[in-house]
Amino acid sequence: MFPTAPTNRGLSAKKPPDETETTTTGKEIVNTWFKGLMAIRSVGSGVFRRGLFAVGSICKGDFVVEYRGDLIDDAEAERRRKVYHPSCAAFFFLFKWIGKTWCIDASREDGSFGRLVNDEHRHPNCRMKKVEVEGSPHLCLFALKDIKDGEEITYDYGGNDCPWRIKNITHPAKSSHPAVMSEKRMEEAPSPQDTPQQMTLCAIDTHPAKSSHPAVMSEKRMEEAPSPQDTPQQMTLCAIDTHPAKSSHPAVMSEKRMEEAPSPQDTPQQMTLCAIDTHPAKSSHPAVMSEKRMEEAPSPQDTPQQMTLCAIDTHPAKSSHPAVMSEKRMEEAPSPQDTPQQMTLCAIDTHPAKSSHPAVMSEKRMEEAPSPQDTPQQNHQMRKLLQVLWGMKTQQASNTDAQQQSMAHLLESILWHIPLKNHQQRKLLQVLWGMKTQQASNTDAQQQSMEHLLESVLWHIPPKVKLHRKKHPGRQQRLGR
Ligand SMILES: C[S@@+](CC[C@H](N)C(=O)[O-])C[C@H]1O[C@@H](n2cnc3c(N)ncnc32)[C@H](O)[C@@H]1O
Repeated sequence: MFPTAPTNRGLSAKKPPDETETTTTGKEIVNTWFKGLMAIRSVGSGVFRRGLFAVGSICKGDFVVEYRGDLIDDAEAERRRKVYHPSCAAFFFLFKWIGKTWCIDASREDGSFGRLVNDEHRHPNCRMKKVEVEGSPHLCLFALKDIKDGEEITYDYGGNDCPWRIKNITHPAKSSHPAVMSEKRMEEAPSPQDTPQQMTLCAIDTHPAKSSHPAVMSEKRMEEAPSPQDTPQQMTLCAIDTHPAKSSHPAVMSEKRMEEAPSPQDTPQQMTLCAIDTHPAKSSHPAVMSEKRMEEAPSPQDTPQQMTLCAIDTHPAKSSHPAVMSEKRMEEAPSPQDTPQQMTLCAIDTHPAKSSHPAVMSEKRMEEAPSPQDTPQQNHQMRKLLQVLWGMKTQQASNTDAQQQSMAHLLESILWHIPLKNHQQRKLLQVLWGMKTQQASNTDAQQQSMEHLLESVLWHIPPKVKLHRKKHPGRQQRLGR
């Protein structure tokens, strides 16, 4: 279960565990996301503006956060690199393990924190370590020094090709460089400054894995996944299903909002299909979702269709090769220990505002992040885009992995645009998205509940019309109506 307090912050270096203990401790590490101890804050502009910050102090040698993602072999990493937008490579972490190159692909917006940690090669305060748990490697950040409350968590990505380093840029905000991504690499040798405990953890890295067959790892993860009878998603849905009556919030789009929503002739699906069908050749560039688009919020001129088209066109499925660890399986399987859904459920169920329980992203921490200064037009687009994405997601069986990936990125940018005071809607959207991913196992009633909830999320994205009308109070008169 989830830790309720920051008491198990980690692995103090005071008592180096023996090998058996290390395995147990390692399991603890990956079971724990340390809710309440990390805050996502803005360090600049653009998609890569986020950074991870300590909430409370962290001691040297402590475990800080896991870099979570899909564990894939180098062949699969190569395949994904070809079909992903270049910016996704920012989330690839390559490392050696049992004589082979592996990769944690954290490009999916799964709500985890490790993927948001920025690079600092001169004075990093953390260091990445491999920790083997039940035959699988996990990448975990450990504090290299005492870290103060409010300090940004950083580590050295490795390599020398990070553009921000070359330009002596320290933060995404200051970077004029496009989102050219340098992937992270980790050498196998422990560094001299490692604590005894860290050395122990590193020593584990060098032990041969219990299984050298990649597929076994995949099987293992799948076996550990919650049983179909009791998935976190179902629990989430259950919790949500039972509450609509208690909510004073109108779960049905009002007339006014319906006006803004795509018309019947223009459903999300139709819009999506239209975009796909009619404009496939608009972009000659393979990366239609250009760096500019990735870095900037969608401009008021961009239609949802255009944005969707961008996402879709950029990533034709080029490979039918079945990956050693199938992307689909890896991506869809909820992590056995603590899925985003579970964490989100926790956050929603406990009503962060009223609870002393440190929810994953507590209200306080969400509010700490700066608000995106969206225009009403942008918000309007976000709403439309969300509807489009939802429609695409409904048809996910026919989506390629790369399209799913693009959709996840777009979802992220939508989440960013939901006003921060509506943090519960943001969380809810993340939950819904996770549930939608597993829609094959959802019942009709569950699907319907999800649709209603989506509407309630849309409700919380400020409409364009309201503000627009304020700006043009005399429009009707001018038109002589
Ligand atoms: C794994 S992501 C880190 C989280 C990222 N900041 C975000 O908001 O998603 C890596 C990307 O963050 C940005 N980044 C990381 N460290 C940086 C630094 N020191 N200066 C500028 N940009 C950095 C780069 O765009 C990089 O490709």
